Amino acid sequence: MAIKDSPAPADRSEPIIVVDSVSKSFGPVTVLSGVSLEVTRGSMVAIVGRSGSGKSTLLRCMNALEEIDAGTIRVCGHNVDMADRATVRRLRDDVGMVFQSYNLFPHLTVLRNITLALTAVQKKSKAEAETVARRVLGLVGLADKEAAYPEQLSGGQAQRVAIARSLALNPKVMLFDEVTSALDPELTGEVLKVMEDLATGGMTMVLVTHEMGFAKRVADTVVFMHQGKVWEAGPPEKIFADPQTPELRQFLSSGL
Ligand SMILES: Nc1ncnc2c1ncn2[C@@H]1O[C@H](COP(=O)(O)OP(=O)(O)OP(=O)(O)O)[C@@H](O)[C@H]1O
Repeated sequence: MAIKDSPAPADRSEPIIVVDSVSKSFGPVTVLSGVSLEVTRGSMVAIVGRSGSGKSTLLRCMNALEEIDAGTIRVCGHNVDMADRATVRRLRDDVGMVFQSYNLFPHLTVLRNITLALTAVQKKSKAEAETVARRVLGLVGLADKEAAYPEQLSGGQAQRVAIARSLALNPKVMLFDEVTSALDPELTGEVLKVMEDLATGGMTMVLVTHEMGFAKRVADTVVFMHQGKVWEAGPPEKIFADPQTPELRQFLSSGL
């Protein structure tokens, strides 16, 4: 399957992520077992499933944060291989990842948290980096917080800064690992709104989430994982309205 690295002209039917027959164990515990899925350019894929079903591990494998034991993963044209440092560097340029914990530097302002990678890694000038940082802060609705320190932010604001920091590096794909799980319900909505705006803007996104309402409303494809396998996958209207397996039916009825 041919995967072009160039995003233009965008072909929404073209897979930008191809996971093929991936398996992974931690010691004697098999966590992923023959997982295959494709993510087309500009689409949002939501990975759902019970705790321990392998969702986060799969996402981490896509970003070379975990080694796979078998199968292949191609992301933005790169063969993901943790041992190949040059490829991992190129992968990091193309893929942004946001975690449940915001990982902001407490001693740096919001603006500086965002400009740091731009100046240190991308070698942009301070002025250039600040222009980019202000643009992405605007995108997440935090233009007025550039001088604040992380401790002065709510959890929702801190997570939006983390998303902005990732966006500043101009990724082709964004991976979100349970980014709202640590937030109070009233702060969850503002982060989901930012993610919805990104999806509407055409960003390719894969998210592990427990926010079923969001997955149902916004995702193009929902992947239900069970015991390390892709148990069912399809458009949300099919997954939520017409589950094919007792496992998915039970998961949906458990209120998760
Ligand atoms: N580094 C590790 N070492 C050993 N076992 C691990 C490691 N990371 C994950 N696991 C195990 O792999 C299994 C799958 O974990 P994973 O975090 O991928 O599940 P998940 O579906 O994302 O769950 P949750 O919704 O609770 O985050 C779990 O049994 C977990 O304990």
